[in-house]
Amino acid sequence: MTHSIQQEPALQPLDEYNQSLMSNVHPIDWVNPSPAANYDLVVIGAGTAGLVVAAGAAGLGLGLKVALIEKNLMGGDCLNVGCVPSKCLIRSSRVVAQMREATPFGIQSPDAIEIDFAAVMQRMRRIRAGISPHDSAERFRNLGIDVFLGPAEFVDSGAIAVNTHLLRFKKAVIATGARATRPQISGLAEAGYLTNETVFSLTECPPRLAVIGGGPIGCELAQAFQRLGSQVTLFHKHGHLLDREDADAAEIVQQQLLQDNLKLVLDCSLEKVEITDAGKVIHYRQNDEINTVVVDEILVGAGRTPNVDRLNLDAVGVKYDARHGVVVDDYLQTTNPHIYAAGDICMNWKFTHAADAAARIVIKNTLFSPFGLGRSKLSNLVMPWVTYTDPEIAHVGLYEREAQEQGMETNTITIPFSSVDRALADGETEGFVKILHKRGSDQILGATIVARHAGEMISEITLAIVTKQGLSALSGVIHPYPTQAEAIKKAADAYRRTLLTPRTKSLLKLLTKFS
Ligand SMILES: Cc1cc2nc3c(=O)[nH]c(=O)nc-3n(C[C@H](O)[C@H](O)[C@H](O)COP(=O)(O)OP(=O)(O)OC[C@H]3O[C@@H](n4cnc5c(N)ncnc54)[C@H](O)[C@@H]3O)c2cc1C
Ligand SMILES: NC(=O)c1ccc[n+]([C@@H]2O[C@H](COP(=O)([O-])OP(=O)(O)OC[C@H]3O[C@@H](n4cnc5c(N)ncnc54)[C@H](O)[C@@H]3O)[C@@H](O)[C@H]2O)c1
Repeated sequence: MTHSIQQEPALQPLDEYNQSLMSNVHPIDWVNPSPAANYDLVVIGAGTAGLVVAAGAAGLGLGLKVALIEKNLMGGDCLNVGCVPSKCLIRSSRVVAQMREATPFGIQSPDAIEIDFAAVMQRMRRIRAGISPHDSAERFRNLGIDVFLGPAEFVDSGAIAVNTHLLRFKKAVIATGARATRPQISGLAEAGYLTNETVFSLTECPPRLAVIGGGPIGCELAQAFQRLGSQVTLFHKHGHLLDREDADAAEIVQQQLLQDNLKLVLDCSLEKVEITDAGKVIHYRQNDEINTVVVDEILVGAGRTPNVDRLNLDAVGVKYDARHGVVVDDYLQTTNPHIYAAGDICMNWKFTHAADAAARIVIKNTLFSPFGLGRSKLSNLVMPWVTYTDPEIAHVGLYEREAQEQGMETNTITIPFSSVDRALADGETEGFVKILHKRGSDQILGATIVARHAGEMISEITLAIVTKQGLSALSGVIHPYPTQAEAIKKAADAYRRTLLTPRTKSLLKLLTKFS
């Protein structure tokens, strides 16, 4: 049966790059296979979580029968409307910022920087299309997976319907992800707004852009659009942006956004939106006063809503909650023992690498844990994450406040980049490496790095935590000079210096006498 792409919005514009993307992730002439009599595993949703589960299970060469069902675009949010397009825009916006900041480096900034927004977006579309064969329907078919394009719903505890097909399964995995939460603001729907599903289809830069939400989506995209030519007003409910992050780290990013000339409206509530000849008028309350801002477009980045609807979960006894998604235990098993879940649909960690890691747990727990033996747990994962503002904030492990809440005795070592030679040479001294360790021990509990490429540095600390190496081990690792990652070694050396008690100092002094 040929399946039509009309059921879900296609990405715009339908130029050669988006056509190439669509031909990979939702081919218009795709013919769904005839279902097997029974599948070992049926996976609903072909975002990161679903793709990794399906490829992992089928790729083992054990002859397992695996089906993968996707109603919209294979690759899900990450490839199509999330990580990949946002990071492409961020890269272009960093070029603009570097050109504007060239003068202190002895290079005259041009008087006017011409930004070809259409070309920026075309570059993004080209790169996204170039990555898409990896997630394509064709590639997954060639891996031996039965790929079905169409919306899936459970029929009973052993069968899933997709279009006119019925797929019988031994185990099923729900990996249907999440979508942008629609804020309840009077007049917003009528005025129209962008979400991550539509913002990457723009071909013209909105001169005035309001961004609702100061989390990772809001901050990353607000800064990118500001630098690419929009006058951005960023509205956030709370008193500080990125309020789940380390407060010192978030403050640096907040100051940078102000330096980028972005307008911040904090501690506010949005009252209503009206359309006038001048544009979309946002009425907001702050400090008990009502004010207005007029914009051309509104981008919503105010959290995610899990895709639990139209799956018929009640019929199969899978508990869920419209806000937090499918309920799973530490093994990612739902309340129906034959059905598991992975990724944004069920996890607080809404990251591509988290979906990937969860998918690996699901493969093990669904296929290789007879009688529940040897199952892997979500709570054993050490999860880093990065917010790709400029500078970036990278984090792993506990925050100071979490350690305090757990009653732990801790110390924090902070190395500012202003004391790191390479950061001075790079003119990137704003930021720090902060490492939280157990008091009286070198055990690392958590770390936050703020730097232009913090995301490239955090894995060293993640590795240390995963392999249970402490600060002493990091202190013994030779870091090439000059690199910004030397800040990590400096932090480890700072810990080692705390071990120098007056007694050990006198012992060392004695040793020098006989050397
Ligand atoms: C703007 C933005 C930027 C981001 N940047 C980053 C980043 O830099 N780094 C990072 O780690 N994370 C980032 N994320 C988060 C990341 O994209 C998600 O965590 C990740 O995509 C989750 O993968 P998933 O497989 O759980 O869900 P999804 O990618 O959402 O995939 C779920 C799939 O299921 C399909 N589906 C839903 N219902 C059905 C149904 N009934 N039948 C069949 N198919 C169905 C959907 O169409 C979708 O393709 C970003 C997200 C956004 C929105
Ligand atoms: N770099 C990355 O890894 C990356 C990038 C983007 C998104 N993501 C993932 O996507 C998820 C969703 O991101 P997000 O930024 O949409 O959600 P979020 O929940 O992290 O942040 C949204 C913020 O918007 C605020 N908000 C909500 N309604 C508002 C309103 N009406 N007015 C003003 N402020 C309002 C909320 O208080 C919240 O702090 C994140 O949890 C993250 O894991 C990751």
